[in-house]
Amino acid sequence: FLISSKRKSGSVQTPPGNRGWPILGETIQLLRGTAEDFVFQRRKRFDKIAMDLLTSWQRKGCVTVLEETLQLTFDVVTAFICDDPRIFQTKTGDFMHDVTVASRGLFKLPINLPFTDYHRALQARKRLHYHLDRLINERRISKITHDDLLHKLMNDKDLNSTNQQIEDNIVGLLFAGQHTTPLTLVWMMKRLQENPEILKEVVEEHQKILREREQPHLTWEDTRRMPVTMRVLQETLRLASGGMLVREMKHAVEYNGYVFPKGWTLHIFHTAIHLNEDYFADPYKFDPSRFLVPQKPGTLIGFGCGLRTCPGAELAKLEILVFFHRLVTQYSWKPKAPNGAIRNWPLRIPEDGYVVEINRK
Ligand code: HEM
Repeated sequence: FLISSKRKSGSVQTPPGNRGWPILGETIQLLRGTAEDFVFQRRKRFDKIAMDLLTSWQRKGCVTVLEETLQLTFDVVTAFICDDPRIFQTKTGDFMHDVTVASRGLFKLPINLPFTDYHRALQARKRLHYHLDRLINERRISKITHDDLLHKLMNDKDLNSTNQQIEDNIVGLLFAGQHTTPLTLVWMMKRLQENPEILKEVVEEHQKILREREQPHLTWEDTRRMPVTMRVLQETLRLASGGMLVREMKHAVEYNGYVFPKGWTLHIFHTAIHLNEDYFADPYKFDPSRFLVPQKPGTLIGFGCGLRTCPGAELAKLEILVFFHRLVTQYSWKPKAPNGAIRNWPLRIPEDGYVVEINRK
């Protein structure tokens, strides 16, 4: 399950044009569990973003979930980065598009010629930096205190970060959170639609929370009472994530008779572990109830594992739970092409981006 190649570590995961990678510890810490309060203070904003999006779906009647949820994720991550997300709406409205173009370059050969996607990615990256640089400089002049990640990155005396480092961190977050959450949302909606019994359980879980809630917005406690939805998320990540983890060998290691030399890069494929029947019985079956029993550590690696586990996992889970609460309590959906083709590269996704008809219940 491991493929080894002699390639410089980091070249695979680093977005084109990055100058201050890796992500600063402060960013990671804020994203991780220790920053739970900080993340959750924004829940009302997340809730409103989800509700507004779903209202717009209802108006449209038919939507491509992948495209639409890109905007959701962008809005949530920018709400976390900056307390005034309007700053990410540039005059030309193309900040999000530039993030998409920049991240597309990740899967391309690094040939910097004008007609290549890699070149377009570098250009998009320059525009993102220009915009962020202006924003940071404006903040440095105004000296107003903000309750957001950008303020913390700019004002931490120990970090003493340069504009460049802050910008790379922000682009890194926008990039890391951009496709991962929408893909998971698409697969969750698809799997639930294909498994009406499980969908029914999810709906009942959320209706109970809705009945017992005293105020309009979800609370932190509410989101802790969604175990069925959490298991659906785990099972979706197990079956859907076609990605891989990348690690550099710090020492030579012998495994199963193979020697992996020091300095080589390991690519650890999710599917090789997630679909291994030694870990998951009947591995191709969508069965969230398997997570009623704790699984062997290190066998569900949709969010990675070890020291480099995804620091955005809690934020992503929160966003997904909030979105599903609003979706299943108020709407139903029907795919246009339930048996449509699935694309496998660079990420596993329904070819049409999952086009659905959406109706108010
Ligand atoms: C369902 C959504 C998501 C999934 C499935 C996901 C998955 C992953 C995976 C597999 C890794 C590599 C971990 C490893 O090598 O062990 C990773 C890294 C990372 N993720 Fe996520 N992610 C998601 C959402 C997010 C969000 C919303 C953010 C931030 C806004 C984020 C930020 C990051 C960052 C910064 C890293 C790099 C960490 C490092 O290099 O130490 N992710 N993610």
